[in-house]
Amino acid sequence: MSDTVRPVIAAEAKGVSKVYGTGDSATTALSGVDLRIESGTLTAIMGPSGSGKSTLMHVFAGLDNATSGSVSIGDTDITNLNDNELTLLRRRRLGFVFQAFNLVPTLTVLGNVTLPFELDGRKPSTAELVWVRELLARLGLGMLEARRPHELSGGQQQRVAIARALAMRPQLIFADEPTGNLDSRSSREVLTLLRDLTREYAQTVVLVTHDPIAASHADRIIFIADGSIAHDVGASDAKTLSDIILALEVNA
Ligand SMILES: Nc1ncnc2c1ncn2[C@@H]1O[C@H](COP(=O)(O)OP(=O)(O)OP(=O)(O)O)[C@@H](O)[C@H]1O
Repeated sequence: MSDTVRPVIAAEAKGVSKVYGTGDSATTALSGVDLRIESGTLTAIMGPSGSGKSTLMHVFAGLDNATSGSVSIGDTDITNLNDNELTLLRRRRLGFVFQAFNLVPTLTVLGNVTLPFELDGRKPSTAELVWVRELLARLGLGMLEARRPHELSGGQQQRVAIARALAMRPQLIFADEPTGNLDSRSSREVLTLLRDLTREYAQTVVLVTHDPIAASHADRIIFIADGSIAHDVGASDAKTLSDIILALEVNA
């Protein structure tokens, strides 16, 4: 990815608020959130249930509009983009990794990883295929590219999902509870991998998680409580993060 010039700030929210519904049924999910995500970092977002983590991720990914404030991905202010523009932005500049892997069962590993190109209406170029194969090798999937998802372990399936998220060299990857379905060894492998990708390819990753052990792999941990940033801390051990989250849950 060294040939891609990346802005220093991968994403930024300025004064973002999100209110669902109106009148008596209005719920304020986010309230004046200011957040800059620096390129090449792994940032974890933690917080009690209902605190606004998913809403923040959805607003950053253009899946949901902010009620007020602005959101940028790299140099692009996405606040006023239309649906087509947002779809293209998501497809070409963002990557997603979910708890449920979301692989296509009928496609091989290679077919799944090159799917983003197909969805973009084209075949990968020779250079892009070289990159995809480099990724598969780097993620320990080189020998498995002809297999289908059901022939892989959970950890291997999640690595395929990560390779797919990286295939288009996105500006930002959102990982939503990516280790929720994995045992502790596979979880550690996946989290170490995500962190290593930030180092090796200057990849930016935003990890939404309830798990202090997962968040302990991050360079920075943002705690959301009641729709606002309650704490913003540097790399910390799981015990420290667990204590912060417990204190927030007691007050939630
Ligand atoms: N589509 C919606 N319509 C109405 N209210 C919503 C909607 N989505 C979320 N909310 C509300 O907004 C608040 C924040 O929800 P959000 O899903 O962002 O929290 P979260 O931190 O991701 O929670 P969890 O950890 O349980 O997934 C909650 O009060 C929730 O009930």
